[in-house]
Amino acid sequence: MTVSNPAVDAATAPLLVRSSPIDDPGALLSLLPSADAFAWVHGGDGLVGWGRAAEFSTAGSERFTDAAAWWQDLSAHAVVRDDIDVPGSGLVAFGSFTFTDDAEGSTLVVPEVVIGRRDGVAWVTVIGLGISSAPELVASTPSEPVGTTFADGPVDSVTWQGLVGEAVRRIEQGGLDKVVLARDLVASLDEPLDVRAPLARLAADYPSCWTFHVDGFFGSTPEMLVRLERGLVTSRVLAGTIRRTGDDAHDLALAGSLARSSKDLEEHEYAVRSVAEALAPHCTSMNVPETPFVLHLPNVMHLATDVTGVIRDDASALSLAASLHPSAAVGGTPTAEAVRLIAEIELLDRGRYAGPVGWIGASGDGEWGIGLRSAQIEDDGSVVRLFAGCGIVADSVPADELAESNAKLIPVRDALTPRG
Ligand SMILES: C=C(O[C@@H]1C=C(C(=O)O)C=C[C@H]1O)C(=O)O
Repeated sequence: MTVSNPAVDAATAPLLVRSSPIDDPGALLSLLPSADAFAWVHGGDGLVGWGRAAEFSTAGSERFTDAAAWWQDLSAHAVVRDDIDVPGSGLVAFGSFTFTDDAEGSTLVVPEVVIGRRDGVAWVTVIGLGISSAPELVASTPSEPVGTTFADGPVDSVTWQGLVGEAVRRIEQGGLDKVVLARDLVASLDEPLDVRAPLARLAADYPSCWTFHVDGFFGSTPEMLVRLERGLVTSRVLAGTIRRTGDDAHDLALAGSLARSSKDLEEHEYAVRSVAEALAPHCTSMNVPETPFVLHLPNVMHLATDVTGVIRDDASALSLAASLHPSAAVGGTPTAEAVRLIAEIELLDRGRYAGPVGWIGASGDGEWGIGLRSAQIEDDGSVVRLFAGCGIVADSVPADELAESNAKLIPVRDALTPRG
């Protein structure tokens, strides 16, 4: 199923796009209005947008190809005046894609206004069918979440540990090395969520992650599926996790044990290999470090590897994301067997969790993170579903995996908890 905005026929009614410099606007997220707000921020830089100048919704195995074709057509016809000329200025769309082929909800949205900041340069982009002037920027204070309570999703934590045990048995039987199993936690609020509140909290608490929001799907992901910037492709692969204890000296010792753990190194190796193999056909040269580093986040530490390459073809960031998804970090190894096992035993509708989320520009440059440490706002906004998953390998212990999934739920959980 594909639906594009009937108001925008790229050839007959091209989008008019104008990017101009602005004074530093302060915290990008504070500029967002309450409705139709989009975000992609990292360490204070990034993009926020609002309104809908054009959009494309899609589903199915061709969802990435369909979206890429729509985007190419729209950008080819757009009339762009860009006085900034950095990745993220000019015409951009925010997007989010489902994990599985059959789920509804994959989308690209071109906002009416985008505010960006990168390395000290700030700009506004105005997009529409006519020329409009740049809006006045007003910082607002979002409403804090009210009365949040958390409960297990349809699969409770005891049952989930049973599923982990079943995954270990399947791995022992042969046919696959690793499968990522996820679970959800349901937050109920007394009033519909103002998503700007958890976004601000996530961006403040996790500045090294990418804090995102697209159509009710939000979070703060540490994992960059693919960034394409002027011919250079980068992917940050994470796999192998340790929960932090809050005691820095102890955490440092744990980081050392993570870097030496053969279970985690093996799991990490699967994930790096799957990304390197998917990028190789598109690259002239690649750098795949042999040893991972330890990424320290407030809630967990991960083994991490930054894979880089020089692109040889005209692949866009979105088409690269399509070739990388689902990586071993969120599917497993081998991919096809792992995805089949997830569909068979996970009992979870992942929706857009663990799918690519990010933005794309007219040149094809863009950033697509993996939609982790994330949640989906449901109903009228007073129900929010939080997701977390763990890579299961032959020697995984169900109780440890449950504890790891709880640690991965902390960022969004804290962000939804009313401040005392
Ligand atoms: C699946 C998630 O995280 C992924 C799984 C990891 C692991 O199993 O060690 C680590 C980072 C992510 O690649 C999640 O956060 O939900």
